[in-house]
Amino acid sequence: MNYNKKTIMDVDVVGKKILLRCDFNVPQDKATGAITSDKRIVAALPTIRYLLERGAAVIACSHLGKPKGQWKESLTLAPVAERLSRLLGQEVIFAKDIVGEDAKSKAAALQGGQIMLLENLRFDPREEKNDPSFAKELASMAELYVSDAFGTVHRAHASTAGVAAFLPAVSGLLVARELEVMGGALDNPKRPFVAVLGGAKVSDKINVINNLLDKADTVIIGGGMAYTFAKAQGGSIGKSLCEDDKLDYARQMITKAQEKGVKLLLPTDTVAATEFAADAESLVVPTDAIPDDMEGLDIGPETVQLFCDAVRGAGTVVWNGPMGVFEFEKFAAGTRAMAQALADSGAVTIVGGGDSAAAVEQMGFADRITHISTGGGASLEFLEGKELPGVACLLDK
Ligand SMILES: Nc1ncnc2c1ncn2[C@@H]1O[C@H](COP(=O)(O)OP(=O)(O)O)[C@@H](O)[C@H]1O
Ligand SMILES: O=C(OP(=O)(O)O)[C@H](O)COP(=O)(O)O
Repeated sequence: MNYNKKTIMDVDVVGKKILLRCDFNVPQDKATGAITSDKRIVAALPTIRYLLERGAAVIACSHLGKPKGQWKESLTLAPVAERLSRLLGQEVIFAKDIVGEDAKSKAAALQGGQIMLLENLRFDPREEKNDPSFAKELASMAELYVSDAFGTVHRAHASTAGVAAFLPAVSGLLVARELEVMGGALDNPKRPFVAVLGGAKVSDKINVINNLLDKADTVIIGGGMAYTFAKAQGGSIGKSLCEDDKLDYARQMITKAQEKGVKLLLPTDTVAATEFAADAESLVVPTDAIPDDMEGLDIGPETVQLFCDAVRGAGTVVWNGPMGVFEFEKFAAGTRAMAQALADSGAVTIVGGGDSAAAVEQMGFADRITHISTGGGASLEFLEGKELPGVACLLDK
C-alpha cells in the first residue's frame, strides 16, 4: 500500500476553510457518560493548532459510538466540544446538526483562527453508507479536507473516504505520524511477533485473525473475542459474547494455525459473572464450562499465566482489545496483567484502540509502552497489510 500521501505541510492552508475529520470516539463511563480518557482529543491538538495558527477556519467532525443512523442524545458530541475547548484554550463553536441549517450557517460565518465542531456524523444514516450526497454536503462547507482520524481510517464512510471525491484531501499530523511509527515497527518486526486480541467488537475484528496468522508467530485471543472460539470447539459459554455466524470461521482459524505452526493461545479459565455489573457475583470456571446463567467477563488466573509467558518472550507485541471488562475493577485483573507483561517484556510494544489505550493509561503503564496508537481496528488492518480507505483516498505526494 502507498503511504506516501500529502500532509497539511505540503499544501497551502493559510486562511482556508478546512473540513477536519477527527476521531473523537472517546471512551465514556458506562453509567454517567463522562469522558474517561481524552487521549484521542489530545492527539488531535497538534493538527488543530497548526491549522488555527495559520489562520485556517476549522470545521471539525467525528463520530461517537454506534448510534446507527439515529439521533441519540447520549451520544452527542457536545461534551467533546467542551473538553476540546478547555484543552485548546479557545471557544469551540458547536453545531446542533451535521449538514443542516445550524452547521451550514455557522460554517459560512466561521472566521480564520476559529474552530467549530459538527454534531455526531453517525446520527445521519448516510455516513456509514458512504453516501455521496452526504459526502458532498459535508464538502460544500469547506475548501480542503484533512484526515486526522487515524482510529477510523479503516472505515470507508462518507466523512473518512467519500468526501475526498469532492475536495482536495491530505492527512493531518496524527495520521502521518501513526503511519510512520507503525510502519517502522511492523515493516520487518523483531520476532517472535505476538498479536494479542480481545475487546468487544468481535464481529469486526475476528476477521483480521486470518491475515494475522500469516504474519505473527503467536496469536493470543482473550476478552469477548475468546468465547466464539470456545463455543466453536464444543464448549458451553453461558451468556458470554459470541458471534454464532463465525463458529465455522473460528474452527478454520484453529486449523490454519496448526497447519502454519503458529501458536494460537485461547483462555483455559474465565472469571464468569451472574450479570454485566461492577458488583456482580463471580467465580473462576473452565472457559468451556461456563454455567448457562453466567457470562465470561475476564480471563482467569491460569490463562493470565499462559498469555503473559508468551508475551514475556516476544520481540514485538501488538495488542488491541482488553482481556476483560476492565472498567469494573472486579474484572480488570486480566487486562492489568497483560499491560504489566507488555511493559516488562523488553519487546517493541504497540497498544491500539480507544479502550485498550485508556486501560494502559489508567493502570499506569503508558510510559513503558513503545507506541500507543489511537486506532485499534485501524492498527490491526494496517498490520494485516490491508488498504486503509481513509488513507488511500488522500492525494499522493
Ligand atoms: N469478556 C468480555 N465481555 C464483554 N465485554 C468485554 C469483554 N472483554 C472486554 N470487553 C469490553 O471490550 C471493550 C473494548 O472493546 P474494543 O472496542 O474492541 O477495544 P478498543 O477500543 O481497545 O479497540 C471494553 O469496553 C471492555 O469492557
Ligand atoms: O474506536 C474506534 O476503533 P477501535 O475500537 O478499534 O479503536 C474508532 O473510533 C472506530 O470506531 P468504529 O469501530 O465504531 O467504526
